[in-house]
Amino acid sequence: MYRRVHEAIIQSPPIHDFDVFKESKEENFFESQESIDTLCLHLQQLRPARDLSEDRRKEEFLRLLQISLWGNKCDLSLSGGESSSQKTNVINSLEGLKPFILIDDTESLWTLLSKCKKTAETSVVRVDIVLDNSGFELVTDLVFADFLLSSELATEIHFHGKTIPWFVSDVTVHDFNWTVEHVRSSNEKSTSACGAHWADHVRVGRWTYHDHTFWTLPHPYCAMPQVAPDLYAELQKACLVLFKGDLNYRKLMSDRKWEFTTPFHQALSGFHPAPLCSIRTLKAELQVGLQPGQAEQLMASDPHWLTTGKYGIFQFDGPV
Ligand SMILES: O=P(O)(O)OC[C@@]1(O)O[C@H](CO)[C@@H](O)[C@@H]1O
Repeated sequence: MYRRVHEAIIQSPPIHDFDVFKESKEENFFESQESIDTLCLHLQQLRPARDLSEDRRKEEFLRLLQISLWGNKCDLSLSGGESSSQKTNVINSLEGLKPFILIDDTESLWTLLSKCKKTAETSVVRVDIVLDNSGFELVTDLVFADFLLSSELATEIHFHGKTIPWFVSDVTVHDFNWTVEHVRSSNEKSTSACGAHWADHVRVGRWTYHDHTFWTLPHPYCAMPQVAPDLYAELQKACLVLFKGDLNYRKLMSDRKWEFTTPFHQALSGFHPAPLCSIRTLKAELQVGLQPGQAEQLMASDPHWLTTGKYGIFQFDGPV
């Protein structure tokens, strides 16, 4: 459907490069303004993050990861394009949301990144983030990406987005640049200071944005080495690849109806470009890597647990 919309638009000059979802993506950003300001203030208060104690650094790393997870609830394709912005203070909500994290491999991420820094052959520690939604979710990803640099857990962040408007709110290069620019030009001092840092990261190449047609093709990710070897080779350069959102999870799992207890590594069907982690709220009827009996328990207490976005996972695959 999204491809058909795109086809109709590109064949209709002079609106051939019009993004029909632009307005709703921007609305999601503006409606989340208060939460964005709160988040940016928090990030600013952490600077210089390299001076934080090890414990505090870890605490903030885990906190900002959780914010990025719950940011994935703000998805316009789930709400049929209706408003799905973030209006409450997400930082204060985190404790209450913890019981809804079904798989939490964040300790492995911390261990991996701490190790990468110590053992990197060059001084480069690269983290790739395969983005999902624009609006509030993208801001949570940028906040986390900024923290990775300022806390010196990583030295480069590579973002991956869509080449065409996709699943209503998915990030395109225009959305990425628009968001950095709007955060930078905010009237709120700490928000614009964050935006200035972000613009600088882009300018000097600490943040790089990539797009590739593979992300909007129907292939499961295990087909990437054959269909898009250049993209696979790019991901292989990372110390860690984060996949945001539900659709990425479906494609990682080849959209197959796996048993709920199937190991994540097995369901990736050979897709192992680098250590990777899915950060996703559940919106589609598939999930692997659960404990025996966990799915049955969830089903009994909440028959719609797989599709409402109420539950989330951090699911990691790779050596640590
Ligand atoms: O990837 P996201 O933004 O987290 O979710 C995308 C989504 O809303 O659209 C797909 C289409 O049904 C579903 O897998 C999922 O619910």
